[in-house]
Amino acid sequence: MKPHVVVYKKLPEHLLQRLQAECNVTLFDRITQDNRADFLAALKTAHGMIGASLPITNDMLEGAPQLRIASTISVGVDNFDLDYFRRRGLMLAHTPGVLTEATADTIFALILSTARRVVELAEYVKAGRWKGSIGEAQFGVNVHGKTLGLIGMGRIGSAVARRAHHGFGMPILYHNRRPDPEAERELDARYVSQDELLAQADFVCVMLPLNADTERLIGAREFALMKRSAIFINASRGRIVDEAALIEALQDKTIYGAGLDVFEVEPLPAESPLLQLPNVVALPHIGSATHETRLAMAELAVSNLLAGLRGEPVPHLAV
Ligand SMILES: NC(=O)C1=CN([C@@H]2O[C@H](COP(=O)(O)OP(=O)(O)OC[C@H]3O[C@@H](n4cnc5c(N)ncnc54)[C@H](OP(=O)(O)O)[C@@H]3O)[C@@H](O)[C@H]2O)C=CC1
Ligand SMILES: O=CC(=O)O
Repeated sequence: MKPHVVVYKKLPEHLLQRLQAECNVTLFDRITQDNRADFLAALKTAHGMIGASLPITNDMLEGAPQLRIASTISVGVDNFDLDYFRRRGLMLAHTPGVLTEATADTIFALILSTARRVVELAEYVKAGRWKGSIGEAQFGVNVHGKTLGLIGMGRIGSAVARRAHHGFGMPILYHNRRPDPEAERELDARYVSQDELLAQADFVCVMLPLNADTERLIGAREFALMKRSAIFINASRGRIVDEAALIEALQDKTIYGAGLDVFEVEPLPAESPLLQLPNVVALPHIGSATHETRLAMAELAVSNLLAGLRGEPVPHLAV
């Protein structure tokens, strides 16, 4: 008998066909209040599930007694309780690597656009406010030659560091739980404590997974340690930062600016003070959002799922 798979995010047609060739598929383009009960009902007989952008609670999974594998179309696995997966002996697959370069591009776009005020000044032109030659009121700050501090020098952090080192002549400081000798050789990166990084970097970029150790890692104390000229970049997860403390640091000019792809609550509520601050560039969680990369992620997630259901080695297991 074919295994039953629940798809909870729209997949390209050819990938759906790949799944349907081996599985009975229940398809949801996305989960809303209107179809949530149908989604939970489908999980009751599911052997596999594939999707993204939806917190999958243990309660939901308790209602899926036959489940063997969940395949998320993301590298981050913070929508799942990993301990629960381990306890139940379930597999959790994810999509590292294929999104590294696109996400590093997005982070570099945040670095450049925040430092050079690209979004704010493009709006100034569109609003017809460019009436004469620009002056200091429109100046930004240099990116080339400035020090980049990476908290989280993993796949994506290293790809950002490569752009900074080879393309922009930026000295690199980094902090992980363990030093990374290869990054030090390849990028002349220097391993420092988190506090030293916060105090010395011109750009502080957080590229960590969200988990119990990293939740609210960056708060008022950490912003106070940064230079007043520092630009803070976060494209990992919003909950790694105390957002109220970030807003205060930006309003009080404790730091110069912030480039953000992720937020405590997404979509970012329209009343967020972040939207009122000219020194903030806010993006709608687009780190990996290119046609090519999203396709590669979906292909990898389908391969992970099918391997798990066939009992073959799964290319990328988080648990
Ligand atoms: N905005 C977006 O669209 C995207 C966001 N992301 C987010 O980015 C995250 C990182 O992805 P990726 O680079 O592939 O992951 P990696 O696992 O390759 O990198 C994570 C790095 O963080 C370090 N790290 C982990 N825990 C800690 C800690 N407590 N303190 C200090 N360093 C720590 C790890 O090093 P060590 O183990 O030595 O500590 C590792 O170098 C994802 O988990 C996801 O949440 C990813 C893609 C797109
Ligand atoms: O946020 C995106 C991811 O892949 O994780």
